Amino acid sequence: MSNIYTLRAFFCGQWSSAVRLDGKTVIITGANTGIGKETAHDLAKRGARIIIACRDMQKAEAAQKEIIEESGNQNIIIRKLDLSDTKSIREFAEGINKEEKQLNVLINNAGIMMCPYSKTADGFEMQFGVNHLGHFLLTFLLIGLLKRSAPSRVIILSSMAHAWGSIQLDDINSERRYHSRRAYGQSKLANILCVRSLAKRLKDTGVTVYAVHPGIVRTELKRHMNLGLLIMWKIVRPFTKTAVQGAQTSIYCAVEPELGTESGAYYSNCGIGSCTRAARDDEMAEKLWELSCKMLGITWE
Ligand SMILES: NC(=O)C1=CN([C@@H]2O[C@H](COP(=O)(O)OP(=O)(O)OC[C@H]3O[C@@H](n4cnc5c(N)ncnc54)[C@H](OP(=O)(O)O)[C@@H]3O)[C@@H](O)[C@H]2O)C=CC1
Ligand SMILES: CC1=C(/C=C/C(C)=C/C=C/C(C)=C/C=O)C(C)(C)CCC1
Repeated sequence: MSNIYTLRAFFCGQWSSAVRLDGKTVIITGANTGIGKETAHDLAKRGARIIIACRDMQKAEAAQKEIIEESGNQNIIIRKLDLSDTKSIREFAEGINKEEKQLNVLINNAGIMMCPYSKTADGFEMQFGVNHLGHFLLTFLLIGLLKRSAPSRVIILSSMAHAWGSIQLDDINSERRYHSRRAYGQSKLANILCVRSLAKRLKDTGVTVYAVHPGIVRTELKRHMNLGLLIMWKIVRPFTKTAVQGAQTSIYCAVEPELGTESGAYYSNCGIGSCTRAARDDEMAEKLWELSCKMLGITWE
């Protein structure tokens, strides 16, 4: 079944729109490279104030310089954010809440795939910790600002790889058994379930939420891929997307006016995408929400 979703992901969509974002503020996590950098680049050309949230300030500076030079937009800010450490997430959000008057688009883009087993500073399995829990906490800490800036949007990068895993409520940190591809799948499934729960909670607030599969994209993400998948990657490489193509669905969800009233769905190729049944399981979405709050020690009804 999961291969059907994999194959769908190869059909490439292109999107173009002249929508401007002058006077709007956008935060993009992991925007120093890959899909995030191309998303930042495009939104910068539309006039937005862009906050690049990265763990490596040297890489962030290089991306900032490149985006300013190529877009002509001077309003490109860099801020330190390490999603594998809740202290860093809290410090980042505190700075944003203090300095920024508004936040119109939050793009939870940063991600890590199929790394060897490791844990975040707070003891969470790395892929679940960074890809889901880190962004969950970040969104929680910025939700007040997003609501005050409504209409505003939250975009969460998921993947067709959500079909590779399931939510292991009794071993969420893969302590008993770790399989790097399944753990990545679990984190990306968590991203879609989180979008569904978040959309419900944000109903009538003017904050809308979108899950995105960007396509199979030639970026640094594959750095930890095992040999088997790397061979597959070589075979399918001619059909993969460039980072610019991979950024299109994130850009579409950030700016398309028609999406302003839609919330909670999964997008790919600049339109509604197909996700697995597990990704539409609202009962599991609620259980995951509760568990995420408990793990992070937060109360978010
Ligand atoms: N490429 C693909 O085929 C697909 C990608 N996606 C998703 O798209 C998103 C972007 O991926 P892509 O551009 O391909 O990947 P890249 O590896 O090129 O970029 C990932 C970004 O995330 C950052 N990052 C990783 N860990 C952390 C952390 N602990 N704190 C802060 N930032 C972190 C990286 O920082 P640094 O440079 O410092 O490592 C980098 O900026 C991810 O969420 C990924 O899961 C989904 C489907 C397919
Ligand atoms: C084409 C194809 C495959 C290759 C898939 C690849 C290479 C996926 C990469 C996904 C990424 C990078 C997801 C990120 O979130 C399979 C499943 C082996 C078998 C079915 C046909």
